[in-house]
Formats: sequence, C-alpha cells, structure tokens
Amino acid sequence: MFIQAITLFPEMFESITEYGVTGRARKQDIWQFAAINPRQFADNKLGYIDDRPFGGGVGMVMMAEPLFCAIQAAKQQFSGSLKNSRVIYLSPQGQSLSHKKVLELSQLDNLVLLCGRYEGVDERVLQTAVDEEISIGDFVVSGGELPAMMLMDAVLRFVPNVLGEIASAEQDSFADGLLDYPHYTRPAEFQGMAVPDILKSGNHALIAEWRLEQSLRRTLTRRPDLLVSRELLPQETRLLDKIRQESDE
Ligand SMILES: NC(=O)c1ccc(NCc2ccccc2N2CCOCC2)nc1
Repeated sequence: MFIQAITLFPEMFESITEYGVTGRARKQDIWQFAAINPRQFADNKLGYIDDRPFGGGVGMVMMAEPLFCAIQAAKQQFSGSLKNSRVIYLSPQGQSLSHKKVLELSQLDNLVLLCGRYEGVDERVLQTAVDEEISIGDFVVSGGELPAMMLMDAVLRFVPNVLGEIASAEQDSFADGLLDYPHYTRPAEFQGMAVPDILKSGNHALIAEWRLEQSLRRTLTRRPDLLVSRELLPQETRLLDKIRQESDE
C-alpha cells in the first residue's frame, strides 16, 4: 500500500514511518509513504497557502489551489492500480471511522490523506478532489495529521505482513466486536496482587474460556452498546447468561 499525506508538517509522520511495527514494515517495503507539502504549490513567492475567510470570522482558511495541485501531484505518484485509490480528508465533519471502514481501506493500493490546519480548507477542494471525509471521533484537534496517523495505523494493521505472523489484527478485540481481556506477565505477584491461577494452569481450553468470559464481562459493563449489534456464539450466550445471573444475585 502506498500512503501519501498532504501536510504542512511532514516531519510529524516520522512517528509512524520510523517507529514501531508500522516503521519496521515500511523499512521492509511492505508499505510506502510520501508527504507532500502544499507550500511548494503556492503560486506566490512567499508561499502563502492560507487566506482570510470570505464572510469574515476568526482564523484563516487553506486555499484551494495549492491543495488541489498537491492532490493532483499525489495522484501522479500512484503505484499499482489507479482505480484502487481514495483521497480522504480528516475532519470533525467526517463520517465516523469504524472497524468496517478500516477493513475497507486496507484493501486499497493507494491512500491520499489531506490534513487540514488553520480553520480548515476551502470547500471547493472537498467538492472537486476529495472522495471521502472521515472523523476519528467526536473531538477537535489542531490539525488533521494526528487523525491521519491514527487512521494509517489502524489500516496498516490489516495490510498483510505488517504485523508479522505472531500477532494478527483479526485477533484484536475490536476485530471480533468485544473489548480485550486483562493481560498479565511476570512477576506472578506484584504489590500483593497475584495473577489469576487459571492463567498458570497450562489448560489452554480453560484459559481461552476465561479470556472470553473476561472480554464479555468487560464489554457488558463498559460498552454494552457493542453487544446490541453483535451475533453471539452459543458459548458466548452461555457465558453472558452466567455473568448476568451473577450480577442479579
Ligand atoms: N475528529 C477528527 O477526526 C478531527 C480531524 C481534524 C481535526 N482538526 C483539523 C481540522 C480538519 C478539518 C476542519 C477543521 C479542522 N480543525 C483545524 C484546527 O481547528 C479546529 C478544526 N480535528 C479532529
């Protein structure tokens, strides 16, 4: 997958292109990245890429021309099939990012991520050159770069070989619609708190059931909304009934 970010702060993306599993995978050429700074497309010598808003109001708006040219330049860099590409604008006004959308985006060859700064971008860029507007949550941050990196990381976890054979994104809790179970490692006792005995039993079937019960228990108490739209396997229904009976006692 080839990901391009249109951003005034290219260096910010080093946190995902140089570090962690995503950084290692990029260095292994499992995915590729390029940043395009719209300032190079400013048609004035001073590199202005923002201007005052029509209609007045605080702050500045990113001008259409430099962004449009940057998106065109990104499209000329596409690898693989051109049609398997998407230009995405990260904004609080976008469609909420979901696991389903992450999976859909992970199938693409090319992603272009437009990162807004100032008060946002000229609407005409969105109308002519952006395919989708996506929000990573109902909150506002100072620029689109961090939301873009969140989207990138979530998507890259589903690109083959990014995670390596040990971990797999499919086993992530959200992948099967439940919250994750608690994790423990050595020492077996920490500040007087012991690790649940079941995890030291070596009985992998019982351990798997305990973990599933913990996921269900956590999901029921912290995010019951996730259970509403989820099909339950017989074993899950049995465990949920057991958990609900406990809380009814
Ligand atoms: N939820 C999200 O995905 C999300 C995405 C971006 C973002 N900010 C960049 C931005 C992008 C578009 C429009 C306005 C703005 N902002 C610019 C700075 O001022 C506030 C508004 N914030 C939250």
